[in-house]
Amino acid sequence: TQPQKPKKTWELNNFDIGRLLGRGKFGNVYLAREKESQFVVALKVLFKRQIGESNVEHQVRREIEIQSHLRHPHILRLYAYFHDDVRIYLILEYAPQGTLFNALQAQPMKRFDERQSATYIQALCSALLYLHERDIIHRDIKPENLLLGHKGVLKIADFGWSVHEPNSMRMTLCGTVDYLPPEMVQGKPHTKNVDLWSLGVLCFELLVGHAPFYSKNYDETYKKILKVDYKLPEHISKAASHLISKLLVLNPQHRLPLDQVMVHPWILAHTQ
Ligand SMILES: CC(=O)NC[C@@H]1CCN(c2c(Cl)cnc3[nH]c(-c4cn(C)nc4C)nc23)C1
Repeated sequence: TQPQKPKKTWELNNFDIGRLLGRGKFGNVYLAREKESQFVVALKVLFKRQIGESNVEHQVRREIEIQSHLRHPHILRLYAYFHDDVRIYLILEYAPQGTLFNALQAQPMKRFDERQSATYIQALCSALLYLHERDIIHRDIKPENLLLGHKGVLKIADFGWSVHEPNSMRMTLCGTVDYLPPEMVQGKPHTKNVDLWSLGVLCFELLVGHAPFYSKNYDETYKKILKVDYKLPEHISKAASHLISKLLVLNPQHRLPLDQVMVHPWILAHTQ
């Protein structure tokens, strides 16, 4: 790769701050524009005190370190960061079409057709392959953490702790439990195969409009997850059902590997 340009240091008054994009436990995300270049970004503001109180400093440092080196069309860029006495500022790529969660809600039937769903799953799969090659796992993939960039291109947006947009209702104290794989529900150590499970949950939700193990409370959801108890509606194609059934597998080792998901007949049939 070409030698990195000397790092410019940034500060808050390099930016015009725009509307609030999302609100989170550690801080908020604002639309912002760099004054000289007029370049539009998303500025994520984290409060040092909240980070200190929850002693996640090391996690913040690690996540920033990882995120700033990632370069992939389906992973949201972290361009740079800076801090003052009170806050840490992350200069992030701005995704103009918002979250996949909102896009799903905006669908007339609250779900996508097979072509659109397969396009999102393929994009996510290629991003996960890139992350797994670098031993980065558990990107917490769920619609709230996936953004849509220019031309609706999917981007994994989270790096460790999700930010709740003003209107994503599905947040519980630790975020929705719908996407947790059995091994995490049981508090076992998780491997990169947790992402395969979440990919299956997401595939189901995009096609159906709700998560496979969704129920009225945590305990019900946990029970269904541990029993892999889900039902696919009639309108789902056999190929999609097959892929979902190869990802929502109790034993993490038996889930379909990402390189095989990429060439699954359902993916190939619905993406050019
Ligand atoms: C977990 C998570 O990252 N959720 C979304 C966070 C809040 C706004 N964040 C954005 C980030 Cl980090 C980057 N780009 C964004 N674009 C938007 C957005 C655009 N529209 C039209 N509506 C919204 C909302 N939001 C962002 C991230």
